[in-house]
Formats: sequence, C-alpha cells, structure tokens
Amino acid sequence: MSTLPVTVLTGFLGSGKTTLLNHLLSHPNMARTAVLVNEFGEVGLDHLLVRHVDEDIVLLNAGCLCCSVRGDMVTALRDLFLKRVRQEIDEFERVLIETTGLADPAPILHTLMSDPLIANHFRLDGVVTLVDAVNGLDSLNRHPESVKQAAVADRLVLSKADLASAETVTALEQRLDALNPGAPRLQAAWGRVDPSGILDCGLFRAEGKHPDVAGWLRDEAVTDHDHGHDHDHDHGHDHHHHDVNRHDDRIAAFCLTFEEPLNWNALITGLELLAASRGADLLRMKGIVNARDSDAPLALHGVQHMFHPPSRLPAWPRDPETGEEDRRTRLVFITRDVGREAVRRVLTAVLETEPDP
Ligand SMILES: Nc1nc2c(ncn2[C@@H]2O[C@H](COP(=O)(O)OP(=O)(O)OP(=O)(O)O)[C@@H](O)[C@H]2O)c(=O)[nH]1
Repeated sequence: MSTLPVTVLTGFLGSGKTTLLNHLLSHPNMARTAVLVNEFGEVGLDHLLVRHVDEDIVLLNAGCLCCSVRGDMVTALRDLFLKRVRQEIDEFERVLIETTGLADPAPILHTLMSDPLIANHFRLDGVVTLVDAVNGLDSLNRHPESVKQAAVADRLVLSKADLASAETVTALEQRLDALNPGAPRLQAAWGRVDPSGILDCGLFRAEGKHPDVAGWLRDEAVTDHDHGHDHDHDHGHDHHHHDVNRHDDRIAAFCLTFEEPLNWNALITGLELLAASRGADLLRMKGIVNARDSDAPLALHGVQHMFHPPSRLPAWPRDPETGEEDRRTRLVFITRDVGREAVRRVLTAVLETEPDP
C-alpha cells in the first residue's frame, strides 16, 4: 500500500485532545508523522521546536512535522502532500489530524474517500475519539454530536480518569461498550498514551505486513455485544441499557455474516440502496466480502452515504485457533435508528433477486 495512513483525532470540547497531542508530539515513535492542528499556539510547541519550515509548518525534535491548518483541512492536506512531492519538507509517512471539539468527523472521512488527489494518496487508518471521564456522561446525554463521535471511533481513549470516581468511570465504560463495542478502549492520564495504541488500527500496516482483518473489523466483539443485546430485549427487563438515555438507544452495532459467497454487484446495489435511503444514519460500515467472482477477499468500508473503493486482500484471514481460512462475508455496521433486521432485509432481498453477472 503506497498510500499514507491518516488518523483522525476527535473528542468533545475540553476532552483533552491538545494535552494528548502535546504528549504524542515528543514521542520518538511519532517521527515522520505530519500532525495537523488548528493553531500552533494551543499546543505550545516552543520546547519541542527544531526549526520553522515555513509559516505554517514546524519540525519538532521527535522528527515529526506540526502543521497549522489555515482554512479547510482538504486544502491543508493537499498542500502538505504537494510540498512532500516537491521535497520542500521532510518526508513524512503518516498524518494525524486533530479536529475541533464540536466537529462531526464524517466530513473529514468523506474527503479522505472522495477527493481525487487525497483518496489516491491517503487512506483512513482510524478515528480516535477522546472521552473525558468527568464530563463524558453528561456530554453523551446532552450532545448527539458526542454520541456520534464515540460511535464512529476505531479507538476510544478515556482522559481525566484521575478526576472521576471509579463508579463514574465504570458507568461511562458501560455506555461506551453499548455504543461502540468494537472499539478497544485505552486510558490516558494527562494525555499519556503510547502512539502504538492509537496508530495502525487500519487494515493495512505501514510495514507492509499482512492486513490485520480481525483487529480492523472487530466483528467478534460486535457479535458478542449483539447477542447480549438481543437476549436482554427478549427478556424485556433489567437489561444493561436501563439507565441509558435515548441518544444511545438510537445507536446500534451489529454484524451480518454470510456463509456462502455473494454476488458482488447485488451486494453493492443493496448497500447503495441503504445509502440512498438511510445514508445519514449509516454511521460506519466495515466489511470483508467473499464475492463469487473473486478468488481474493475484498475489504470494504464506508461512512454514511459514502463508500471507499474496495481493496483486494492478498489472502483470506485465518481462524487463530484452527488456522483454517475463514471465508465468511462479515459486515459490521454502526447505525442510528436503523436496526439489524432492516439492513439484513434490504441486503438479502437484493442478493436473492439480482442475477449473477
Ligand atoms: N486532571 C486531568 N486533567 C486533564 C487531563 N487531560 C487533560 N486535562 C486538562 O483538561 C483541560 C482541557 O484539556 P485540553 O487538552 O485543552 O482539551 P481539548 O480537547 O484540546 O480542548 P478544546 O480544544 O477546547 O476542545 C486542560 O486544562 C488540561 O490540562 C487528565 O488526564 N487529567
């Protein structure tokens, strides 16, 4: 993969994004990373500064570039790429983008998938969402944006656990489990997190190792949660959502599994139908597909109405216990106000009626 991985760091106002960045920027593993921030001033770079490359880009002593974004993120990312091509800046191998606190990460993710220059040269590695242990529950209760930020995350990082009681942290963790069971959670006191915990959560690794399907798809964690969820609903009492407010109730995380190879065109038609009718509510989708007319597995992911072009993987993932190839199609969805059954019905209806090409 010659594209450069991009990590999007998001989190509600005051959740600790700048504090985390401050820690990351001095970490040796951040060498060759270009970090896009809204303003240099906020991060306080003086003690890390090696030299000014230009007005908007500085080189830091860990070997990373810190770039302040003037105007929009798309222009900043394009400029950065062109400077790299013209060798006006030190070669960087990955990008980390800090979003503003109220931001919906979806538009940035759409740009990564759709802007021709950007989509050709960058790929989404992951969305990292910071959640403040003190105010996190309140933000989730009051701001649908913060629910969405947590729901689309590939990694959830809890900040300020030192200021919150153990009960509050547990209650927050339960909420996050229900909202986004597939996202591994880390704790970062005062922003102290190892870069390896939040970078390389995508399917492809910088070192060109085999794609990590299980680590990217996280379908087992989602399936385990989904079973518990159905079970609780079946019995209708005392389930773990009883104290969860309605923003969270609108979010569902589930995995659809197909044992037999699928008609690829029909699957895409089904997904397009879903995107056209419920695009805004398909918060995140990731999948590995066994298509009848492809020997190799195909990986697919999307955010709302937009899908990234599929990638062909070099080999089928293997079951870690038996070592056997796992050729099942697995589609993981995080949705808002769209249930598993509705998605399954649309996809199976199209899969059953479309003829093979
Ligand atoms: N006690 C404690 N305070 C923290 C921790 N992380 C961040 N803070 C403090 O929380 C406040 C907000 O942190 P920032 O890093 O500025 O948060 P932010 O997400 O960048 O804020 P905005 O850019 O305004 O959205 C600051 O005063 C930090 O010092 C932590 O783990 N523990």
